[in-house]
Amino acid sequence: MKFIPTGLEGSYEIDIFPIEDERGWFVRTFCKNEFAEIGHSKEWVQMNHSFTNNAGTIRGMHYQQPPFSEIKLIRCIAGKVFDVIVDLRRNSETFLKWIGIELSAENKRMIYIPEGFAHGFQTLTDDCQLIYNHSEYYKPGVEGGIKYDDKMVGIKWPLPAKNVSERDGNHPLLDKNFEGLNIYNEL
Ligand SMILES: Cc1cn([C@H]2C[C@H](O)[C@@H](COP(=O)(O)OP(=O)(O)O[C@H]3O[C@@H](C)C(=O)[C@@H](O)[C@H]3O)O2)c(=O)[nH]c1=O
Repeated sequence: MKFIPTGLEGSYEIDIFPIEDERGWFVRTFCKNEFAEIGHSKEWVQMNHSFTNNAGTIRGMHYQQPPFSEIKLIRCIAGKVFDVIVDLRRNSETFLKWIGIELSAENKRMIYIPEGFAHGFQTLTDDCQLIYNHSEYYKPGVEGGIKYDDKMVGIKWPLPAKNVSERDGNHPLLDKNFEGLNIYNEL
């Protein structure tokens, strides 16, 4: 496994290396010891799986409010997506900065998203499936969202936006009073 820092502190692209033989391949997708190298110590308490029909669809940008913030580890197992994270951590040097990476069944790349980030993606092909590991339980009442086209963030999506859910289309726009998420339990 190779952990590549994305430029937003604490987040990583992770490359995994399948071992091939005549039957196909085998690959490790998580190892407690290897993830300890990037400081990961939390337990995964939920795993989720999503399927998206059409290219261009955007899901996001989602997070859970502290103290229910979560770490996510995400992998694409069918199709190809443009995966985006936005740093919402108060006092972070990269506050409101975003990065996007391609995750696909072909490249097998994963993304590791620490607490305090919003996450979303746009499908680049039809029939995309993502697998998620979460370090926190799903709590509908503490969900937060930012709009995929929020100008204060300025995400450049590769395709015209399609099939945005009603909830995602109604996330409030950020304004200059948005202070970010207090992940570090400052006084
Ligand atoms: C996220 C989630 C949703 N649900 C339910 C709520 C709803 O009825 C249905 C679909 O939920 P959503 O519309 O929120 O699905 P979706 O928009 O795909 O939500 C996902 O988006 C991406 C970007 C993420 O980062 C994920 O963590 C998750 O928030 O599934 C759960 O039961 N458990 C969960 O963990």
